[in-house]
Amino acid sequence: MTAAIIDGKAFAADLRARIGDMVSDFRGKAGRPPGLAVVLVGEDPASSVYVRMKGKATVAAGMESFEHRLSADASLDELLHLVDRLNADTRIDGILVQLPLPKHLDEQAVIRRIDPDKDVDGLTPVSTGRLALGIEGLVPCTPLGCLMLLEDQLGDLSGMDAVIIGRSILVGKPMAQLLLSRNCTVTVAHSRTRDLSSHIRRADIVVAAVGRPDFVKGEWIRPGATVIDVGINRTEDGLVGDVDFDGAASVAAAITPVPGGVGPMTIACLLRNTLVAAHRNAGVALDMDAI
Ligand SMILES: Nc1nc2c(c(=O)[nH]1)N[C@@H](CN(C=O)c1ccc(C(=O)N[C@@H](CCC(=O)O)C(=O)O)cc1)CN2
Repeated sequence: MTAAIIDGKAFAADLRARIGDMVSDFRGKAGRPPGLAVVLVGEDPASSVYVRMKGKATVAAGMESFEHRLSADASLDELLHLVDRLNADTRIDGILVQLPLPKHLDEQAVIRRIDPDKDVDGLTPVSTGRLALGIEGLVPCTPLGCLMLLEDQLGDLSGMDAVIIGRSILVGKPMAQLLLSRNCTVTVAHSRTRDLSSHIRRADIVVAAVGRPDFVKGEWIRPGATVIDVGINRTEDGLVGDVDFDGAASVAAAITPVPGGVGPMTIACLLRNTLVAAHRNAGVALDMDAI
């Protein structure tokens, strides 16, 4: 069997076009564009690329982009002050602090400072709590993008066995909540999991978010499974995911490629969250089914 390739790039382009139309409508009603502020601390090359991509996508969607760069040795106080200013700025609907932060900065302290109404990354305790309780709110962008691709591919996910490899706050944990909300039976595997391959062999859905190139072997995948590869690893051979793509594609029913799979969905979902936050912050009604 040769797997269908899930084209995240095309899906994201379609979503971004729909968001662009809804931004025009919002501007007409609110008299201003939605605004997104992205904060980058330091000069990590990959983070700089992502921040640039986010700025370009924000402007292309008709939103206002605010970019703030702090030096790698910025203090926690300096960063918290900046977040306070962005929280108070009425032109800004969404605040995103690019992760990872330099080691000396307490990531959780920074995330906790973001106004939950502007938490387009879905990482504050309020957003996390809403997701766990099944209350509508802002959901982390990468897992939301993965869920959209899965539902587009498989329809109703009820009763399916899902294995997520990785338990980060950005992907693994929120992904587990989202799949639970769709009535999947969810296993979250991590670095201490014993006999990982036996868990993966049972899965209808595999979400790999480990950050290690070609970590998930093709022979671990159950025939007919759907594989979502969240990994973006820069190697001598270029960008590769966490899954041995050729091996997995020979048994799976469908698989996301790297690049062109989950990555583009992360940015499209960031625009989606910013649009949702802008409607809420401006008191303008939004048809959630349209996005
Ligand atoms: N505050 C946050 N930090 C980080 C997040 C996040 O959601 N919020 N996610 C990742 C990185 N990320 C966005 O920040 C991101 C990763 C990858 C892509 C993407 O489009 N990738 C392309 C390849 C692009 C390339 O050449 O590098 C693809 O996979 O096709 C977008 C966003 C960590 N930090």
